[in-house]
Amino acid sequence: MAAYSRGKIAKQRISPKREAEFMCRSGLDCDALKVELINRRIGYGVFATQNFPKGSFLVEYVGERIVPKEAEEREKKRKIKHTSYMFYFKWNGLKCIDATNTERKGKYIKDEEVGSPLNNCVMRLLVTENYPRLCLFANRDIKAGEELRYDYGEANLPWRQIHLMIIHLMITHLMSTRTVRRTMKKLLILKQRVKKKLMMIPTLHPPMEGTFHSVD
Ligand SMILES: C[S@@+](CC[C@H](N)C(=O)[O-])C[C@H]1O[C@@H](n2cnc3c(N)ncnc32)[C@H](O)[C@@H]1O
Repeated sequence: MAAYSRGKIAKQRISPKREAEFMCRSGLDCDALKVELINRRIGYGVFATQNFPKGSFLVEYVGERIVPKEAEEREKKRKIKHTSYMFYFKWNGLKCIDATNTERKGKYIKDEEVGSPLNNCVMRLLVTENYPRLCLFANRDIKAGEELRYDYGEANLPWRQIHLMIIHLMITHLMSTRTVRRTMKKLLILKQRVKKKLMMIPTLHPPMEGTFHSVD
């Protein structure tokens, strides 16, 4: 946003909270966020097309506000089993936002555990005029081209287990190749030592002709 100050245009940033309220009321998503297909298994993800400084409002998780019982019923009837767009939160009791039937960008943002370098935003509950909204804010500077990822807040998500398995396999593989490498190195040193020792032993020539003395 720009404001006139002493005849010059000075940049005046509104607070992320006010920006969030403004964007939520407008019913629009930020143009600088792009929904892109990652692959058929993972589905879509959301990418920044401009830099976002830490604290910036990014997007609202838009959907139908329903009670948990209704959410449970819908989950049972859900046709696509591997993906859920239900987001549970606490506000005057447990509530849920079901984003299944919307094409707004918030629902396409993927999960990433807090502590991972790929985790770059955080979901916050924003209550304006007694109306709860779920909003994502940058928890560090985000560069253009980065994928947005926040912690869904659940520990046993299947893709996290896959990551753990891959890390485990990589460590085991690294360890085994390192052990093999170390053994090879040791064998090489041993071979060189043996060779050196062999060199020190006088060469055993066959007795030369004419110099042979029989002991008999
Ligand atoms: C709220 S949706 C996110 C958007 C989803 N990718 C899509 O195209 O609809 C949650 C689903 O995305 C996938 N997902 C989210 N985070 C993921 C991650 N870190 N790795 C792999 N798949 C993930 C899972 O299938 C999950 O059920």
